Amino acid sequence: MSENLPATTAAGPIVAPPPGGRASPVRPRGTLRRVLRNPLGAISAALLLIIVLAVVLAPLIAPQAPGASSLADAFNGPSAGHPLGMDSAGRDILSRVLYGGRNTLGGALLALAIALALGVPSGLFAGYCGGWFDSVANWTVNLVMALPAMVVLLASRAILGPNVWVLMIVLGVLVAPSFFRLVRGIVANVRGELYVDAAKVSGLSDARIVARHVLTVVRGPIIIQVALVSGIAIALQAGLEFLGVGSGSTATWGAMLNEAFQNIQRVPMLILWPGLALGLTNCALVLMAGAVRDALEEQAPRPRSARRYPAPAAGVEETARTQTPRAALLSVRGLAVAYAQPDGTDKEVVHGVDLDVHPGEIVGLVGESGSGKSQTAFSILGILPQGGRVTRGSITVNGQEAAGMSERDHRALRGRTAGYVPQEPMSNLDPAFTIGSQLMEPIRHHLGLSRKEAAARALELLRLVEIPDPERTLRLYPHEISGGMAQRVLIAGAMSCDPELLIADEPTTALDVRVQAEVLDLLRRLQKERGLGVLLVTHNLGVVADVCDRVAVMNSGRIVESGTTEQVLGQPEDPYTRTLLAAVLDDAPTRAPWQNRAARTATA
Ligand SMILES: Nc1ncnc2c1ncn2[C@@H]1O[C@H](COP(=O)(O)OP(=O)(O)OP(=O)(O)O)[C@@H](O)[C@H]1O
Repeated sequence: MSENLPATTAAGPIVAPPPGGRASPVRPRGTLRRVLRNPLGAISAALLLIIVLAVVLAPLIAPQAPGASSLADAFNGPSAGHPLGMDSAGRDILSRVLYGGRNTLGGALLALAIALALGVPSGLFAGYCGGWFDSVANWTVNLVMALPAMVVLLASRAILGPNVWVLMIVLGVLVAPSFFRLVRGIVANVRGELYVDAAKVSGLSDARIVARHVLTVVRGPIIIQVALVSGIAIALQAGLEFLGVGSGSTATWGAMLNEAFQNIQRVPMLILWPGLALGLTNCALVLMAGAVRDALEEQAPRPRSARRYPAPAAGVEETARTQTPRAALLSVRGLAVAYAQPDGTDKEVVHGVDLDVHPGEIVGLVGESGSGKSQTAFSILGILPQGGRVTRGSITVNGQEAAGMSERDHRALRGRTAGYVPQEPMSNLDPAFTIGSQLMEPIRHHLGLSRKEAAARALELLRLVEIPDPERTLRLYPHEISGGMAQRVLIAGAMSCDPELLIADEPTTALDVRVQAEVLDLLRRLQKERGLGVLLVTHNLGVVADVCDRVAVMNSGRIVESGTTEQVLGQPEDPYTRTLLAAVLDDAPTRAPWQNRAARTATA
């Protein structure tokens, strides 16, 4: 098992490549650190810091109040008391630049706050939930974006008065759609990621999933957008003041530009100071946006999933709740699943499936692609894709009827009674969080443990799935571990609340042959030691022969044959099972019934 661990060098662990990526040493973490390591990022951050400090500390460093004037000193050049000289009304230019910065930057900040408050939550909600809110929000955003901003601002001034702060609020509303579109687009993409489904399957609520997995993805682009929109807001505000649309009496960089322009023939230097302040601030913001983008791009690529199972289960239309006593841990009777078609009809994809899993046994659900295995498993877990629903039948998990269960009850069932091990281990781990953090989240949620207790439990789980050096693994990110380890982590996650039933959907498909055998051994050991019932969804008869006690063969949405593995694989009765067996090209003997590694070595 240790063979599939990533190698370690003095420079740090050599990481398993992300899908489609290549191995690389662990990079220092922290977007801020990466921004500051970039010379442009460091320069722009320093510049912004100086500007912000200067305007915030204006009352301490400005020689006089921004409105204090002495007409006798009008147009005076620089002097010891007034380093930048005086303007046309005999006011100190340095004081006006510093105080003007407060109003200009404060106004931009107000516009930005309004835009963020309107655009980000609505974009999150529309992207994650879709539906009518998404349609209405998109329609509204298109409408706002179609409005000519300058005309709206001029009209607002005429209606609401020449107050620069009110104009900034209007500007915030006009800019909000840019945040909405950005966030909505990203969230709609992330919603389909397997690690988001995995979080759902682990029983986390939508609010927790958004706060944890979705916000972390959108925060980078939002930071970049904030830098760009700040620049635009500052420039627009200055433009309005320059045109004389602002309040006039308030010191702003735009108002200073206006005044300087009127006196450009007499003292051209007047235009330099507000122009420099505006230029430097905008330059720093643009450079900062570029540095943040570069820092984010430097991060490990986010693996994209091929399969998408986006939405939770729908209800039951007609559930035959036959109350026959059953000892099985999982008992499925007459299960039918259908998808709504655009023409209003239903397309049935699973037609009356019967299936039992008893405690302490592994049941293989086998069949070729499209035979309905995953639909059956998803129905049990209550995670059928959008449009799919259980139309008939009953699903009893540990005596509890799961068909027609509310989403809330299904979440509790998934978290505590039934664990789920997906295929594609890498895609089911969020690249933004450490392994420890991802294991601890559902544990804390379901078991109400403290952070410390959850960390101890996570450690125990990693030991349970035989991950060497579990303390170190807890601190690693998904791109720093191999596919085999990632699958062990997912099995650990599925075991976190000590479930009685484990549903494993093609858990070894994405792994190489040696790691496949190790993962199957692990499942077999957990089943033996814990008396787990396991439903193993697979298309691989070798896997069935290797670990399953019983097997059900599925074809075109129906179970065509079921029985003990020996029976079904040894004397298949159904022609479809015989075809499946005949199609197994690899005629190498399968391993003997499960033995632990030591026993196998001893018998070898
Ligand atoms: N979202 C959907 N809308 C309509 N039909 C669907 C949808 N998802 C699956 N189906 C149909 O359900 C049937 C069974 O699919 P299912 O995913 O259960 O197959 P499977 O046996 O698990 O195959 P695989 O191993 O390739 O996943 C297929 O005919 C498929 O076309």
